[in-house]
Amino acid sequence: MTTSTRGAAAAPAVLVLEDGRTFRGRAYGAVGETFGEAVFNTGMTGYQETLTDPSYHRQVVVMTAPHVGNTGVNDEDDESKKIWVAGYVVRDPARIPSNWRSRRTLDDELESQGVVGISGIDTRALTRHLRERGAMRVGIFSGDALADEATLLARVLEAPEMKGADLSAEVATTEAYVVPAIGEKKFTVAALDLGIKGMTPHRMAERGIEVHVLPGTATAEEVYSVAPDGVFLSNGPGDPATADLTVIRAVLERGTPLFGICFGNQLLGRALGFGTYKLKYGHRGINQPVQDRTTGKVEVTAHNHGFAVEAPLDKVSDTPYGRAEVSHVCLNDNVVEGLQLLDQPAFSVQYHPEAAAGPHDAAYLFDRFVALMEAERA
Ligand SMILES: NC(=O)CC[C@H](N)C(=O)O
Repeated sequence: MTTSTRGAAAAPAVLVLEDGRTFRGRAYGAVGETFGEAVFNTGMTGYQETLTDPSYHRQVVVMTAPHVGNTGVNDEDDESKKIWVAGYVVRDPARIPSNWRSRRTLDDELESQGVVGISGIDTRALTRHLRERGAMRVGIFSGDALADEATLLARVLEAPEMKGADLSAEVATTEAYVVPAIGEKKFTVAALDLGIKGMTPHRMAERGIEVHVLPGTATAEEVYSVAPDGVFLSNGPGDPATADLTVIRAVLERGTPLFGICFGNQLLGRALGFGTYKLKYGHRGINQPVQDRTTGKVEVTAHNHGFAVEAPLDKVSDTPYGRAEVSHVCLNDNVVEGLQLLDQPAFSVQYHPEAAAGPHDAAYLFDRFVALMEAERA
């Protein structure tokens, strides 16, 4: 059931973490109950893109920015067909949004899409708790879902964990579709949709690429049936350890130019024989410093990842597909942020060059992909 919730008059709501820590606030968005993994996002802007990023499926997102909803919701910035976050946690929602593109309030949008949220809680304390204890399961309850704390905690503990979750098929397209090149068509790319954001094919289309977005379950035969100059592996939710690597291995065998983002970076890493592991609380925001070790340049980048690749930073690794190295690293914590093969046209990054939302520092990576396809053709 969902009913309207408005500011201080809204129904009481409670957030219960799996370690028993509890926060009391007011319902925001839909009234009811929801469960997921509690994670925090440090972006000051870009909440519409965050909410509609399929990689957030099954996650309850805590915004560290205290005021959320100020620019409302518009008809242009969605990254997919709906809101994917399992729940939304904000401190102080905007009472009156103001922006020339705004069409609806965020509160109304969450409510109409049935997304249960909570406002009016100390999101700074919650974030510090998650930083100290790590990302964990959480429940948000309001309206008829309210009960005593022991009952609510027991419900949270029944919810599935993110580790071991295989979620791509729950968010990806089941039908192939084409995003046409903008201007002259120069290349064809087969993009495996594991939870792709809308801006990603757009960034390729802007560079003259016709993008065939295929279900993440597509076979190598289906990938090669579009005669691709390059193959792209998208971002996506869940634990990369659960993903099938057959198609990626087939692409690496053939030496077709390959580019991966986020989940795609993790899958390339696993196909090369590296491990992946769960970060304590992940990277989510639009202000993360990353160094491109191939040029020495530092870029400020958009992140949304809870897992990472385990690969040596200080040496070239031998893999079944030739030599590989860590091309990018996060300057906050030395987490692997990119991989590149030295004997093959394949590379990937753990962060988001499509920049939706976020700074555009990393746009050059799409040009690098184009350069690989050009070189292959020459
Ligand atoms: N944005 C993504 O592709 C996220 C990848 C993976 N689900 C993670 O949390 O690390």
